[in-house]
Amino acid sequence: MNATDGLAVRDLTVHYGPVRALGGVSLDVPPGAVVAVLGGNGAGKSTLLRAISGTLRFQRGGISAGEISFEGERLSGAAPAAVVARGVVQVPEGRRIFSRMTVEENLRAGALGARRGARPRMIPHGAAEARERVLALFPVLAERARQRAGLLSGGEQQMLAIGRALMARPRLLLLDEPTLGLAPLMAARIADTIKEINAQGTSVLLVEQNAALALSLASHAYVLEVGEVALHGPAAGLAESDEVRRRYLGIGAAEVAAGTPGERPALSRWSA
Ligand SMILES: Nc1ncnc2c1ncn2[C@@H]1O[C@H](COP(=O)(O)OP(=O)(O)OP(=O)(O)O)[C@@H](O)[C@H]1O
Repeated sequence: MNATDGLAVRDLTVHYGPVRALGGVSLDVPPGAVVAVLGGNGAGKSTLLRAISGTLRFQRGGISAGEISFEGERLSGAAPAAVVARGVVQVPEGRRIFSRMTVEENLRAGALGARRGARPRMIPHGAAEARERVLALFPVLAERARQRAGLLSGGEQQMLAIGRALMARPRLLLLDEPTLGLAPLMAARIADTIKEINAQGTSVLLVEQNAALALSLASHAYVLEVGEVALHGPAAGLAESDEVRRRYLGIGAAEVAAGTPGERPALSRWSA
């Protein structure tokens, strides 16, 4: 991938004090792509997103080696507001909305960090347009505009969290477990929305425990294990991989053994 394109993470190592959470992770999100990051608890998925969004410092973590760049400019070391201004916005795990504020106020808060100090060519449209786009994606947010956000259902709160991030008009959206704790129908609605957001031109880096859903949305995926990339490749190929089927798609070893391998797209095992 050309260094000026999309997001490039190179040999990223992150520590929380003495704890190494990521070791030598490299990953690309090409412009316009949906890329998924899979992995079990503690694999380092949230840490990766925090490193990109500049929010590691809030967890007493830091980048000890490696580089992150977006559209050819260095992101690593930038403050969270500067990362948002560059067009990279994270929806944190646990949909941290402002529960005492109204839906409308939450959305307005999302627009505050948009492209502050950015070059004029980086302002594709204004906040009003962003708001219209969000309300078209999530009509329920228009219906509940004056309601306190804390009164929304879990799925609606996730919609608000994504909507608030979109108010900053990102070119890359970082999503941390957007379907966690949601009923299957709501998870499917969130998945459809992610597709729609991507179709409108925003790239997505998606961290998901729901591997089946993530692989259905993504073109490429990375599997993190104990802070390292264990496997990566086209999502269709990973969905066919015995290891991923057994460990992340809940398909038993016997079924995997009984399956016919067929033609599989190339996968790369990360070699250190
Ligand atoms: N604030 C922190 N301080 C110290 N260690 C941390 C902190 N946050 C995460 N870690 C450690 O870093 C490693 C990676 O954690 P991380 O939360 O990134 O994993 P994850 O893949 O997102 O897991 P989960 O799905 O459980 O959220 C784990 O060993 C975890 O215990």
